[in-house]
Amino acid sequence: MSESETNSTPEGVVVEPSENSYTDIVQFIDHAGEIVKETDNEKKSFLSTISKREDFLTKGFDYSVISILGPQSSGKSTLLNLLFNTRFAIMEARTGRKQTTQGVWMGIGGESTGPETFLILDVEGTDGRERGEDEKAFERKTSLFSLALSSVLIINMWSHDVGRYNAANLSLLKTVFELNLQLFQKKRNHKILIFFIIRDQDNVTPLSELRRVLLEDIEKIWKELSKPSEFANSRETDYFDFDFTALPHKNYSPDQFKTQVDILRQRFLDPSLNDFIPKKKYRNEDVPADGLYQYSFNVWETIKSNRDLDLPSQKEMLALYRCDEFLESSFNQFTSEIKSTRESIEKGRLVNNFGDSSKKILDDAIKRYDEPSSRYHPETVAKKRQVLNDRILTDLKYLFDKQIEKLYEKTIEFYNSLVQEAVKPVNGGKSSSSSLKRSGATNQNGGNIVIIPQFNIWAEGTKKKSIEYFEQTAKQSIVPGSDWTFVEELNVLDEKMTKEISQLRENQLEKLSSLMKENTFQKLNPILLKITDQASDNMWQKIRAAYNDEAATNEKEYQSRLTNDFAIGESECEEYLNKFKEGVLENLKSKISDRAEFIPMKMRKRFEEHFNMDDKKLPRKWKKQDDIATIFQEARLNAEKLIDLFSYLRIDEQDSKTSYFSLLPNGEHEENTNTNEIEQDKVIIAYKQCMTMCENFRHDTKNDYMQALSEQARLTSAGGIPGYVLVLLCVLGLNEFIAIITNPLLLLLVILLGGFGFVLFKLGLTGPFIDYSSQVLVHIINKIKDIVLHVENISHHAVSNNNSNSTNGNKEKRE
Ligand SMILES: Nc1nc2c(ncn2[C@@H]2O[C@H](COP(=O)(O)OP(=O)(O)OP(=O)(O)O)[C@@H](O)[C@H]2O)c(=O)[nH]1
Repeated sequence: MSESETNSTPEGVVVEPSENSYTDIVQFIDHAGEIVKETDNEKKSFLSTISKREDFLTKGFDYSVISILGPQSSGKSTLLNLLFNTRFAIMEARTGRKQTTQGVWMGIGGESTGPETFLILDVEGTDGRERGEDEKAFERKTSLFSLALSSVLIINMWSHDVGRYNAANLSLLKTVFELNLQLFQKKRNHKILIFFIIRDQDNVTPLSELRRVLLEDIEKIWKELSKPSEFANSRETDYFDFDFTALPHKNYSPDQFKTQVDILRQRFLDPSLNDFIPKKKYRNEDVPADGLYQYSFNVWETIKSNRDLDLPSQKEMLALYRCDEFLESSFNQFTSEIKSTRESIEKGRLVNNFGDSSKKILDDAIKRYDEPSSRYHPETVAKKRQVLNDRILTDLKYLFDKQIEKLYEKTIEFYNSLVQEAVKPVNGGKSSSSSLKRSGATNQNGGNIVIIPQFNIWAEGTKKKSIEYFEQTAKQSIVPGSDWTFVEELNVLDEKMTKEISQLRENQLEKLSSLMKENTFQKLNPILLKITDQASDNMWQKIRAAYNDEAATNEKEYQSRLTNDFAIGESECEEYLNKFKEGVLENLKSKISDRAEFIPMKMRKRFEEHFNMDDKKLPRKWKKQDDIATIFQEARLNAEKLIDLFSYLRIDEQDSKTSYFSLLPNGEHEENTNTNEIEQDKVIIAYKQCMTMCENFRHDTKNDYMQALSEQARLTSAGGIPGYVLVLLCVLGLNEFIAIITNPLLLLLVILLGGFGFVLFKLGLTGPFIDYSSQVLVHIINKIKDIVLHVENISHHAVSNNNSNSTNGNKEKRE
């Protein structure tokens, strides 16, 4: 555009706009008929120019498209520049009359043309020498293009061409009429003003005369036009208004020229004038300013490719195109507005009032779309609005689904927190409320058990609270007006909560049962310990009394909590109680079983009490007349009673006399297998174990018996020696006595032995020494006995072998 910017000053031009009031002009269609594209620094496109003109784009329908057609170098650009402050290129007169405007140029008025907004089309002049053969075809195309876009079509002509029917101008007019019929066959919604500007008017022919002649020619051209049958009777005035003006010679009468141009300009700019030219009625009311570029583009592309130009569908296409643009732009804005919400939701956070905030964003997006699209084809606008609405709602629905998903998780978390709050022991294992205190207890593992009081009421309230939390937030997440629902998720949640609560209830009931069992044994344990320690014959009677007392108290408490806290019905409660009783008995059995581990020790103790102590509970000294065997057997059987005592659970009254490890008259034991008396699940120590215990005990006590016997034997032998035996000993031993005192060696040995005996006597160790010596002696004797027996056995065996060998030898000989 450098040529337009360096607008050469034509001779005699007297009206020159100030530098900063010029409007942008740009080539839209180039000489080759192509729409001009932006090239770096070289060329600007109409698109980029118009995109910057916000003042024009926001005009809606409030603008006029004015085109100028006419012969080449007939001062068209000059006139447009003067009228609209444009800078269309003007031919340099000195270089000769050659084509300056090539293709179609556009200039946007608006800043310097007062309240009126214009889009000016400076069209390549007709009859140019430069184009040659293609002239007509190109002229038809540019004319059709101007006709499709314009509200005012200026036909610039020399005054001397008026009345020359075959002059170029009138053939141009014919072309325009023909194209008009072709173009507006389908729909015609407004007239176009054809404005004749007659240049170089002389002082002789008045405008009225020029006008008359031109109107005659127009009528004639219209009549001669071959029209489709439906337009046969139509008149040119059905489609066009005609107006005329004349300008004096620019060079010969510059002042008058300037005056007339000024007047003419006012007629373009001042809507209050009666002869105001670009009246609203001529405007193209279907193409808003912001869609003009696309419309021009589509129209020219259609014309260029010699396709039929169907303006209504062009306008529909334009609407589609533009609405798509508005839709995209609005959707993009929506995307950035929803970005932070999207990020929050995708990071797993819940967004408060998602529904309302989204609705506002949606409404804003629709509003953003509605505002510019409202000037376009209504059906297309509505269709695209629906598309935008659906697209946004689809996007929001995705976020809504995510939000509900998260809400579901949060509700479960919320529920869990309520459970934690209810079961959380505070202050070292005590519950937060006084009512809970009675439910808190420390179990054996050191953990705390909290039984939720009034469980049924609590569970109902907790579920309600959780569901309400979900419902409330979910409702706030629905975009008003949408058909979104969360019923399915709510049902799943409801099911899940019911299951969770049922599990928790089971868990709580188990805990309650354990707690009650622990309570029972907390008091029962020390009593049991004492009773089993005593292990008296009436042990089970005492256990039964203590057990019944404690169990009954706790059973009662358990029953009351089952019915009050868990709303358990009578029959179910019975089941729980039976299970509880079974559990307690099992526990009791296991405790007795634990105590049974000490039976061997107890048996030993009891045996010793009977066998090693006398009636005064003093260590027994065996006497000659004591029946050790009987005492030993009694003591043993008395101790063995303990095995039977601990081997069978005798909590039921009916079992009080039952014996499991039964004693036979011969002092042996057998298992009681009478099924009428014995229930296997009441057996605490299995028979085999009882037997092992008994055998071990008997083995252990064997030595006691032997020792008792040997002690008795020793005491018997240590009894008084008769006097005559002593006299006899002195008489018979006198010789030996003399032999000893006369033999110093023997005397020394006697003195040593005597000293040793004296020391033992003085230390009181004579008894133990004798015991020990006698034991050693007995042991040595036993050993000798064994060896002798063994030798006897061997010799006997050898003899019998020899006999058998000789027998066999004899047999063989006989054979
Ligand atoms: N005789 C006469 N010459 C004029 C008038 N107005 C402008 N000119 C001159 O005519 C020549 C061509 O002017 P342009 O404005 O370039 O004419 P155009 O019709 O735009 O030319 P193209 O764009 O090439 O078709 C220039 O030298 C102008 O000074 C006029 O009213 N009368």
